[in-house]
Amino acid sequence: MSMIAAFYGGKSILITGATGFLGKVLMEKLFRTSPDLKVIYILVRPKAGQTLQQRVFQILNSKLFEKVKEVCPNVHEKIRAIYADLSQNDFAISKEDMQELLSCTNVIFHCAATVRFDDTLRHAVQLNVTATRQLLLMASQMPKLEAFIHISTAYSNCNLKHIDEVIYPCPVEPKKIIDSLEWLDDAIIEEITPKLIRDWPNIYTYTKALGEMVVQQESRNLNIAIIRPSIVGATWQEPFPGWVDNVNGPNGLIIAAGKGFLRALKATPKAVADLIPVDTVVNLMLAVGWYTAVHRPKSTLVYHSTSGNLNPCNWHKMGVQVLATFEKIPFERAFRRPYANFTSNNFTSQYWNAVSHRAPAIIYDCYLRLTGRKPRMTKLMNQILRTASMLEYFINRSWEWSTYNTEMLMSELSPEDQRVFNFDVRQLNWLEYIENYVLGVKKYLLKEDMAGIPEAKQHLKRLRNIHYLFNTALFLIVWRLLIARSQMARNVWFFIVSFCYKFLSYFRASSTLKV
Ligand SMILES: CCCCCCCCCCCCCCCCCC(=O)SCCNC(=O)CCNC(=O)[C@H](O)C(C)(C)COP(=O)(O)OP(=O)(O)OC[C@H]1O[C@@H](n2cnc3c(N)ncnc32)[C@H](O)[C@@H]1OP(=O)(O)O
Ligand SMILES: NC(=O)C1=CN([C@@H]2O[C@H](COP(=O)(O)OP(=O)(O)OC[C@H]3O[C@@H](n4cnc5c(N)ncnc54)[C@H](OP(=O)(O)O)[C@@H]3O)[C@@H](O)[C@H]2O)C=CC1
Repeated sequence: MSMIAAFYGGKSILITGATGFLGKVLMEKLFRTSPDLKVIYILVRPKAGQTLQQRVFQILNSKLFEKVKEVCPNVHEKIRAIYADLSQNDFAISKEDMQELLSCTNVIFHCAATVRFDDTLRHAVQLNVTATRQLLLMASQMPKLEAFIHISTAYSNCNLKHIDEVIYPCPVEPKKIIDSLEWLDDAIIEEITPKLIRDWPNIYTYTKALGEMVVQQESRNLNIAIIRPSIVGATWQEPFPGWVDNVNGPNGLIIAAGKGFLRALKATPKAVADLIPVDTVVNLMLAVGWYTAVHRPKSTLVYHSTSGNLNPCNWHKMGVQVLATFEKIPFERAFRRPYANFTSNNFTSQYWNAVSHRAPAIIYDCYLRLTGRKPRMTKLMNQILRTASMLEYFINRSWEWSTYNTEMLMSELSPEDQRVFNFDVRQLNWLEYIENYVLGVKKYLLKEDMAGIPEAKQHLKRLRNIHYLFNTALFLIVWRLLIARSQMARNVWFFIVSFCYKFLSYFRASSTLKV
């Protein structure tokens, strides 16, 4: 019997960010391994015209939850969606709901965050710092609370090269920032943001670092742990391989590459691609929840959920495998044949952007205009290049994350728990994982049917022929122009033509002799 699964039995669990990528996988695993849990409270806001109930219904009826419905048929009754907006005071939770949460919650998983790199400082602080403080305050009023698990990111200290499982102080006190944002206007905030975030690459990582400091300062007597995942990728094994549901991180770039939009990337091929499957992160979260509640460590422990030091893979290897998968399982209606040119050189990267990205987009838009349609490729290309440039920081550097606490926890688990809640990334086969990942992007994000693969392959062949034809035509045009203008080019041209002529004459003469 799994001790971890048994621990969550009969428990009331509060999850923030349950509608997000990590949150959904967390809920799925909880329901599947501990179907006798009492209730999962999720803090949800209405979104995109959907009510809370509609959002929950959609999640529970998705493919991700198919297995859960077999193990826990009354899953609908065990999930309680509570209206909440984490960017508001008291999260805008009703009095009754708040009372229920305060009196019943046993374990909290705090996943909600804004993960956009370009969010405003005000909004990012509100969500990643103030909301964390607010939740900790709530937690301190929960008599039955056994553990509070805060999800941060391995990049919260990406201004350092070697990162230990400790909370690092930030140059400015979170409280000072929260207070000053209350009276500063947006224009001033925008002006001081670069000075505040210093050597952090974006507002997201900076505010996640502030969030950790808040956890340390406001922990009171709570049993708290922090988990820092690196780049969270598709599921490795559970509930099935390759599940993804948004275009964040690598997903958007995989789509852009598979569709032939993005053919070069400013990336350091030898840099470590620190991807971690989402189910591995979730298994660690559940194990940490159990350990924190049962063993009650004296201080707040930080756990790194990273792959780089235990089972490293670099961007070159990843790129090669992604491309190999595109060959086997191509995406439909590609714009150009997929290709991945990784370069860390600024000049080469600019060159590829001009030649391989912007020029084809402009040519295609001209074609759309000429055929009476609305041009759209340049806009899309600009968006993809913007996204790629925002991720550049993370694909041109390597970090070392120590994993003592994570490894310690692994050794504390029973063999059964090590199997059911496996977070040992050393067992991950990258080639297999990446293939399933790309397949998952095709199936679950692009919603493409496997039956379309032969047609997609035909389309790629046509694109290859167009590519050859285009290059030959371009070569001939350039050459013709050169001949018209340069005596040297004319000499070379006549030399090649006469050489070919002599070669052909010799070949014909020798074959006549043989006859
Ligand atoms: C062979 C090649 C191999 C490739 C290898 C892969 C390399 C991977 C490198 C990955 C490095 C990742 C590093 C991340 C590290 C930090 C980890 C964390 O903690 S961070 C935690 C993780 N956090 C993150 O990863 C956040 C990073 N992302 C961001 O912050 C923002 O997306 C942005 C600022 C980059 C762009 O903002 P903006 O320009 O405003 O664009 P919006 O976002 O608003 O999207 C607008 C619309 O376009 C849609 N769409 C977008 N892309 C694609 C696509 N490719 N396709 C289709 N659609 C796409 C999108 O759905 C939306 O539609 P709708 O909803 O309107 O209908
Ligand atoms: N994905 C990654 O690569 C990594 C993620 N992390 C961390 O993991 C955690 C989860 O990330 P992930 O699942 O990928 O992110 P998602 O963007 O998929 O999910 C974010 C969640 O936060 C919720 N949320 C955002 N704003 C509010 C709000 N105002 N009120 C209520 N809920 C809100 C979202 O709700 P809604 O659906 O309504 O928008 C959603 O459920 C985050 O803390 C992130 O920092 C760490 C490292 C890497």
